[in-house]
Amino acid sequence: QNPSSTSSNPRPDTCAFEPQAKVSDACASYGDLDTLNSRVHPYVRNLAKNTDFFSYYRLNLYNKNCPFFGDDEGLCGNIACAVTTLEKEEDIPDIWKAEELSRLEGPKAHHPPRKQQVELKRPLQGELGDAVGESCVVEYDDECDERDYCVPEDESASAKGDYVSLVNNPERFTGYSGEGAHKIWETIYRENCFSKPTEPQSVSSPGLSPFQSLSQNQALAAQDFRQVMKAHGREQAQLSGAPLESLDFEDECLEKRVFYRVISGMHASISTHLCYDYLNQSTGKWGPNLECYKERLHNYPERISNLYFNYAFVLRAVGKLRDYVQDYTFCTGDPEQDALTKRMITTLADVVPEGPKIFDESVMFTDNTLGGIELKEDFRNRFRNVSRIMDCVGCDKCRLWGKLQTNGFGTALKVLFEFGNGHEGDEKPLLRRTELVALINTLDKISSALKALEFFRESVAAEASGLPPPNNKKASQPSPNLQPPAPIDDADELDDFDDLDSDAFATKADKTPRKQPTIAEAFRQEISLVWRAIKYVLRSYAIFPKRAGEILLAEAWRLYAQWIGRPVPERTWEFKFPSRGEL
Ligand SMILES: Cc1cc2nc3c(=O)[nH]c(=O)nc-3n(C[C@H](O)[C@H](O)[C@H](O)COP(=O)(O)OP(=O)(O)OC[C@H]3O[C@@H](n4cnc5c(N)ncnc54)[C@H](O)[C@@H]3O)c2cc1C
Repeated sequence: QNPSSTSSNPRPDTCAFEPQAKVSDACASYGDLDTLNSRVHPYVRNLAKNTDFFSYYRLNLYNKNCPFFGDDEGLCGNIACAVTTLEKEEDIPDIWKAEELSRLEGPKAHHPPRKQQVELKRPLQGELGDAVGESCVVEYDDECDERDYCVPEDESASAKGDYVSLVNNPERFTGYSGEGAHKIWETIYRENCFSKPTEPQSVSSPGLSPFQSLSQNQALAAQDFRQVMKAHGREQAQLSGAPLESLDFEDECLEKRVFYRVISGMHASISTHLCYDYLNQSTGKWGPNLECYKERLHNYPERISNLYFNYAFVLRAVGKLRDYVQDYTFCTGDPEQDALTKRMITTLADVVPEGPKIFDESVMFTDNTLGGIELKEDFRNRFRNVSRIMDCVGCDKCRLWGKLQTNGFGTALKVLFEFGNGHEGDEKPLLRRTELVALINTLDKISSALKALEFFRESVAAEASGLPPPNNKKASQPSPNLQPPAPIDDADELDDFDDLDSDAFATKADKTPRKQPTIAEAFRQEISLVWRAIKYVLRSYAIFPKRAGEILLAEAWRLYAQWIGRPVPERTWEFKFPSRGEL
């Protein structure tokens, strides 16, 4: 019996807003995770926003073919769907430049020979049976490591790819919707059609959409994809005479539930971001849209629960990376920045409770009656298919974040299931740079989504009691300005650990008694601060002409937009004095 599927685990849709309730299939309560997120959020924001390593991503955004639909499937022509890629070599940080990449040995994973991949393929197809529908058929990719959960982004200099600043292309409302977007979500959820060999036909009739086959009323009544798929499956089963029990999604094993939760949680995170950073088309202003939140999330506690589940899941993976990153070369070419990035990610990993306190991956893929190893293989291949489906998304911005987050979840799965804890392989797989970047940015997205949900919940409560809405904590939104990486000062780090009130979440850093610095240490710290301040000022002088030009251009463009009556773009710069930590 799987410990995570015992009756102590509540149904996913119970008490999503009750702090004490435990998040189903995870090991922590909503309240614990919110507390933890209050501490994690600034760290992960800092990493994602302020370091070159984590704020740029290289991916093949335009050149991959969609293996599932035609090219004309729901393309998005809105300006908000566009992605600004870095075209000029000088805009690309040194660390990501092609010449640097070609010089790097890089933490590239070993690829299994073709023969081994073919052998891996056979038992899996046998298990699924011939009647499995199109989207359930697993494809293999020559580029994949056998332990990858995702089709990897090849960052080598020879590969096709675009450099993107993640800070300058935030995930927000784009207007991408309708049939095209629905079809993608539907195809993604179909990857969840794990089924026993005797009943593969139940939910997999090729070409038939669950939405199409349901009456409009049924489709409206169905609250999320699990119910749509279930209702669809029931109709299909009635036609084909298959037993209805074979379609029971409630009794599915932990692993299948986890697959569904990851997808649904990612969907919920995307919905939260687009509602939080929504374009009011009549005023041209960006900001939270409470109605959007109510329609997509507030009345669907299971979706919110899945988002919390994803948080526990990804955070656990980041915590497990603590030792791994100690030997990782961040390759910035600048040893100071290298050490800083490593220190920042170590600090973040330190905040994560050790052991299975928030998520226990060791209970997965262990039940031999369900074919633990085959199930894991099946799980992995279905996840790879999800990453391929992302190439079909018709909006560039949505595709960018969809691909990045799938890669992030794929990396979390790889870390959780291939890095020990009862799932020990011969050696730990290496992580590509793009995988690490995707993992941290995915955590950043979920962490920010939880913060946005807090804001929305307060807004709903304020509305119900006739109070004014709470302040919009837009501070957590990335600023498009690139600032020098903000180091976390040792003293500041420890200050942030102070407000922890749950013993269960005491971490190594919490338990470390604070040492008073000696006079010599305090003197050295001050000298170092003065030196960093001087460097900061000199750097500011050096970049001033370029920055001033950019500001003038941006302001001229805003004036022009106002003059011709178009929505005025948001201001992309701000005056700011650096804090001690940012020096
Ligand atoms: C990969 C991807 C990335 C996207 N990124 C963006 C973006 O960055 N910005 C943007 O504005 N739009 C984005 N979109 C579009 C957006 O997700 C919606 O599809 C669009 O806004 C239309 O929303 P909708 O209300 O019709 O329902 P959709 O969100 O399209 O959902 C379709 C159906 O899925 C079910 N459902 C919804 N949420 C969940 C859930 N959490 N769990 C289970 N079932 C659920 C419901 O039955 C719903 O009717 C993206 C779409 C995709 C496929």
